[in-house]
Amino acid sequence: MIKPITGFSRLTKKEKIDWLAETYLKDRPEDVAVLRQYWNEDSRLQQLHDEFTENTLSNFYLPFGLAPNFLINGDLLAIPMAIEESSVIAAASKAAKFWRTRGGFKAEVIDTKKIGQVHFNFFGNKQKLEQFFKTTKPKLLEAVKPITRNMEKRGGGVLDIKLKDKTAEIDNYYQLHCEFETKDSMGANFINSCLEKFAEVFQNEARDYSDFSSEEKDIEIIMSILSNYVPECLVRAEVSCPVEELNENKDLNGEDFAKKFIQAVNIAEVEPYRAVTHNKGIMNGIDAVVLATGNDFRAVEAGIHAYAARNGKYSSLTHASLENGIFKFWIEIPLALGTVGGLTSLHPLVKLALDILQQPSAKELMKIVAVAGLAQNFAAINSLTTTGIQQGHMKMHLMNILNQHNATEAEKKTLTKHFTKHTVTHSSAVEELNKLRNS
Ligand SMILES: CC(C)(COP(=O)([O-])OP(=O)([O-])OC[C@H]1O[C@@H](n2cnc3c(N)ncnc32)[C@H](O)[C@@H]1OP(=O)([O-])[O-])[C@@H](O)C(=O)NCCC(=O)NCCSC(=O)C[C@@](C)(O)CC(=O)[O-]
Ligand SMILES: NC(=O)C1=CN([C@@H]2O[C@H](COP(=O)(O)OP(=O)(O)OC[C@H]3O[C@@H](n4cnc5c(N)ncnc54)[C@H](O)[C@@H]3O)[C@@H](O)[C@H]2O)C=CC1
Repeated sequence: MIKPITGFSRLTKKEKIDWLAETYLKDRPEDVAVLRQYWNEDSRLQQLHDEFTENTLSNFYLPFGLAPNFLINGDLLAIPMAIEESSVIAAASKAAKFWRTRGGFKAEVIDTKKIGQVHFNFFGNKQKLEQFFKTTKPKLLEAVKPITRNMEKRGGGVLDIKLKDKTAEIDNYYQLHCEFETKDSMGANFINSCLEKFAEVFQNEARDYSDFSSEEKDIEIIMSILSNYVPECLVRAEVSCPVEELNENKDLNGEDFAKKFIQAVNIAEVEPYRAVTHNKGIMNGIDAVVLATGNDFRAVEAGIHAYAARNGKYSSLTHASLENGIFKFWIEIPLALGTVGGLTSLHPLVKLALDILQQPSAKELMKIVAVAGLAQNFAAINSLTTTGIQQGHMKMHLMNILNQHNATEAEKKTLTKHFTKHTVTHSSAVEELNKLRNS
């Protein structure tokens, strides 16, 4: 029977691996060998990775690829992407190539406001709380000066604090709803530090506030935390061209292509089952760049999906139109990203990704990420409404199937050639491989 372990975190890496081998991987020395196989031979680099998080045993690789030819606001960029899924980087590259000769992508940051909240209970008279908040607000702002001084020098800091009455939803529940500008950082640590200070000062000031009864003096802080819902940290990216320039499909003229494409987007706008898959395709592009640039993809995912449901129904993040002969396709998403802080100056591949992107500011990175999402969605809908998704996707996935069956380099070469003229399915790939081996 397996026994629980105390103090696992205090074991050395070797001791942790030995415990794992002994407890869960008995008779599987090959699994333990894999852990070691993925260590970096540069021990300092390995230690850096070990220390990113806790209880590290090994590294988990993802491919790091490049999608070239992205013309964004007149600049030609190559976008680094970290992703395991086949056909994503090819699709982004194909969309970039297509739009480069049709004016490229236009992107703009609409706003960069971030939000954090102190959630608390107040047991008493609401008007008295409002008056207390009014007199205390300057003290709150003053108290965080040591935290905000440098951010203010960069043009950021605390933008506002509002008192919000949430008692209609939970008895006695209020918030300090705080707005921040965090410039080139994602801002989670900065915001959380400010919020915890606000909470402390707010609670202490209440204890000394003479107009409060003893019950009112006892404000109960529930928690202080940033919000990953950032509908006012918003970026928009767009492509457009005369409809006759949508001319890469031999079976469909530009106008018919546009109409079918727009209907596919409209379906994702009204039908949640389709919207989720449609947006998953968008996230293929977004997550890949967010990861490659060392940003927090969980925060980005949570914020974007909440935005997709902001009108009470989960819907498409992209939209398309055809007006006066002009086809337009655009995305609007919230993105809290950093090009400083977090892993950005620590992980060598993240530093490299930011160098490839010409060391963007956070605002520039917002535009690049939104463009990657839009490009991905363009490629997916282009395939879905013409050839179907499987043709291109399976063409790229072929290598994974052949690798699963230990194909040699010579077999891969022969079969790649064969499948330029035939449709790839898992079974057809295996069948052809067996045929080749038995010939
Ligand atoms: C896969 C393609 C691009 C093939 O498309 P294709 O027309 O066969 O490609 P091509 O061989 O004619 O090449 C055209 C360009 O595509 C790119 N390209 C082409 N091949 C490669 C490659 N091997 N490596 C890198 N780039 C590649 C590259 O830019 C190339 O230009 P070139 O380099 O020759 O100047 C196309 O079919 C496509 O865009 N498909 C969509 C794939 C996709 O969306 N994949 C995501 C996974 S499926 C999913 O998760 C989401 C989904 C689909 O469910 C979302 C939704 O439902 O909305
Ligand atoms: N709910 C969430 O999303 C949470 C996320 N996190 C994590 O927090 C990290 C991000 O937090 P940050 O505060 O961004 O990182 P951070 O604290 O590592 O670095 C940001 C700091 O860099 C400094 N800085 C230097 N140059 C700057 C510039 N030009 N603009 C802005 N700041 C500059 C500032 O002191 C700023 O506070 C991520 O790793 C994220 O995963 C942490 C807690 C909660």
